Amino acid sequence: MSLLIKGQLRSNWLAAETEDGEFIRQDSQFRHWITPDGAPGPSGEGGFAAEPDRYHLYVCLACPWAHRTLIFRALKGLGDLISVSVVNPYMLDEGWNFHPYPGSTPDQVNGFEFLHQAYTLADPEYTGIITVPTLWDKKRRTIVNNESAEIIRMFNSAFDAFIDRRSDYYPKDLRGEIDLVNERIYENLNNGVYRCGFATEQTAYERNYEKLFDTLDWVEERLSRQPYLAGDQITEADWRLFTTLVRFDAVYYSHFKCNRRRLIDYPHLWEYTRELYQVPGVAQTVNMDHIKTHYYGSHKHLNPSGIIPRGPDLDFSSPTTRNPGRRN
Ligand SMILES: N[C@@H](CCC(=O)N[C@@H](CS)C(=O)NCC(=O)O)C(=O)O
Repeated sequence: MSLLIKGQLRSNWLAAETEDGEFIRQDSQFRHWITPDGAPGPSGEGGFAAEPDRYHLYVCLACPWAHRTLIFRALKGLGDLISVSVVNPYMLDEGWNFHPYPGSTPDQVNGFEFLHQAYTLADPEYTGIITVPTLWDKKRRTIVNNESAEIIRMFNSAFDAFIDRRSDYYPKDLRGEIDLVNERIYENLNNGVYRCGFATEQTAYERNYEKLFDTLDWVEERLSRQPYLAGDQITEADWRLFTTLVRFDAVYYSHFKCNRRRLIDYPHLWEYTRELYQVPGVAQTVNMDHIKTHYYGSHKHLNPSGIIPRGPDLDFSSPTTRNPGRRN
């Protein structure tokens, strides 16, 4: 693991900062927004107008946060407008890197060997961890934003002038409901799995484990009454949950000890996950090899041998009684 302190790399830093055995996730620091005309967004500076071929995404295919941005890029048809580099799934001493690995790419934009080089180019005094996703501006040669929740909002609407697919995953009339659902799911599921897996005290692990499975029960019940988290249409809340669910049985259940039940034991959640997986463009964003290799191979404090389990056999493309992408 690595982190930068005033632009200097410290590579022996152990994963998680904890307090009372609780994993504490650091806030993302680059918070500018791409907007249709370059006007400032809700945070950061202006000057980042939506333009074809100006922006570049650095992602890891294993990372659930980066995965959200790839899904939005696919759903909104932004593939020709926003280029992508895929890091090597092993995050070891110098952090994310572009060393060759099947399904990874070099850094086609800056030619960097390590992602931390993008952070120090953007801010030579940067202090913090180096995370994916990172949204890069090729024109100003700086980082626009490294917070996935904000990047998907930009992708949802900022480029609409250039594309045909005007689908809106954060519609005005559902924003209140989406925000409420997101908050609970972020806390107890998206980040909740990490809070179980990176807990360093038994009580912290158990507290987060209970919250996690209470929340899965709550979602299961909700999906028995309505097709999607915010009602009748797929919204960003569903995509934010999907990237956690698709990793659940292969990684979180065993590696992070989230093992009361598997995803496939929840009838509605399992159908729902497969329906989302089968929405056109989404399956191509899921890479189980990168997912398993990253978690089991990079977290040496949790899995010192680095052995990557072969199973489980999961078939996200098996038919579902739900209708893939029926709405939105
Ligand atoms: N809040 C960030 C979190 C991103 C994040 O934590 N990404 C992980 C990979 S799953 C990472 O890059 N971690 C690097 C590290 O912990 O050193 C977001 O949602 O964009």
